Amino acid sequence: MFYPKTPFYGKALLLENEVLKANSTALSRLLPWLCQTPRITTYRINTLRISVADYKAQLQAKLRSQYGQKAPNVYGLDELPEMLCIAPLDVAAEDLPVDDHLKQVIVDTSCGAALLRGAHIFAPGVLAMESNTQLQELVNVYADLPGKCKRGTATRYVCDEKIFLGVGQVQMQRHQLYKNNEKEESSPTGIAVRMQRNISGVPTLGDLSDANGLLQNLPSIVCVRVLGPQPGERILDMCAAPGNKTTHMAELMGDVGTIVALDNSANRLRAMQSKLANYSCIETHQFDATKAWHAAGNGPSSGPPPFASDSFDRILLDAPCSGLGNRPQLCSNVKQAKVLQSYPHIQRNLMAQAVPLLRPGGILVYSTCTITEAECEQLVAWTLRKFPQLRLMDATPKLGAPGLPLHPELSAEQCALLQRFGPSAENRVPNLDTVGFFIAKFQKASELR
Ligand SMILES: C[S@@+](CC[C@H](N)C(=O)[O-])C[C@H]1O[C@@H](n2cnc3c(N)ncnc32)[C@H](O)[C@@H]1O
Repeated sequence: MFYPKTPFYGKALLLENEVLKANSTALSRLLPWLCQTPRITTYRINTLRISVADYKAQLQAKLRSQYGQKAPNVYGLDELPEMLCIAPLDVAAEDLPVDDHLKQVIVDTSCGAALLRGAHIFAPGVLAMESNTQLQELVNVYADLPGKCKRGTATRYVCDEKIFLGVGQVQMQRHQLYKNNEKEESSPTGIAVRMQRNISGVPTLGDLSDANGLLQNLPSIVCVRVLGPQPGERILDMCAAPGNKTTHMAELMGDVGTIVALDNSANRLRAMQSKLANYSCIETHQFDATKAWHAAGNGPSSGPPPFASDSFDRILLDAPCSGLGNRPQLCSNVKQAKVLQSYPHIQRNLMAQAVPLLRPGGILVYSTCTITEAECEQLVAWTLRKFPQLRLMDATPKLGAPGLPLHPELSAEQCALLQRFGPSAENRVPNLDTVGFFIAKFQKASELR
């Protein structure tokens, strides 16, 4: 069975060299790890609406109705009381027999990645379905790694590099999938294939997110805990959409205080509005956060952006980044080295706005969902050099690994304060099979020395 060993299909040498430049160690372990699926599913529970125990009971009931006696375990971690983990199914991926008599459905690699994390297949992700495939028929599902399968293909797609992902049951036929497909407004939506099992062993529950619970990666939950928002504070979320960390902050604050959520993408900001409907402490602004500081402003400001110096008790800079920590990456969206090189520039610009906006004594958290040293440890070293009023704090709760060594720019003690989520064995909590992520916590000096 074919499975990728690097996320950089077709561009491997070029991009691996670029990542290597900015990642002195561990590339050989890192690349295959990025292609593999995190096998644990995590939900963050909105404890303003439901108790974790009640949510757990609901999850267990769903799992039991789908898997009976074989339902996987649901459990929590002491460090993150608002989170529940769903263990993988007890079947090793290689035990899954491939029945070649079944018809085939081909999906694109992003749809394939979601499927491996427990999603069903939605209509837009289906590239090919063999003709005569009937409703409720079982099909083998493959991802098209080379990206050469033409949308709407009705014959069997012959390709050595398609990846077998699992078996599903058809919910939409070809004529429903491809009818009027040229017209945006009539593009089909909804579940096209309901997955029954996948090679990752992640339960195929689909996304159960609602106002009570959110499907969210573990490091993102840790990130807001590291920020530590308190009721009554004024907090800036510089790059907020789709608002997953924003709502977590609001919950930890008991919905008391103010969270100013900025994002420069009108579409992404619009899309998150329904998620914010149940919270009163969040205000949103479509705004370029690289212009959020009004240098001539007088006194901390509480109006719309730009803001005067010292306006916020805490700031989250969850920066736009290369996203290379996402797993599984069957085929990375990053196709050019110059794209990778572009991120530190915007990250520095955002950091340069965050520092003056933070009040003396305030807390700033910088995070990315990537693994390159340039966007993580090197960005921290630059920040400390450029802004001596900041000091690095211990990014607790610490579940991931320390930062990578960056001699002589960061001392071993400083690296130990950082938090980097990487291949499982390195994380502080064993068997933490999650996405790649980076967190640094700073405090601004109360008075300039
Ligand atoms: C990593 S995502 C944020 C995820 C979000 N914090 C969450 O947890 O749901 C980065 C966001 O930064 C936004 N962004 C990029 N450049 C920006 C800028 N100059 N000002 C404000 N937002 C920006 C993007 O639109 C994107 O929504």
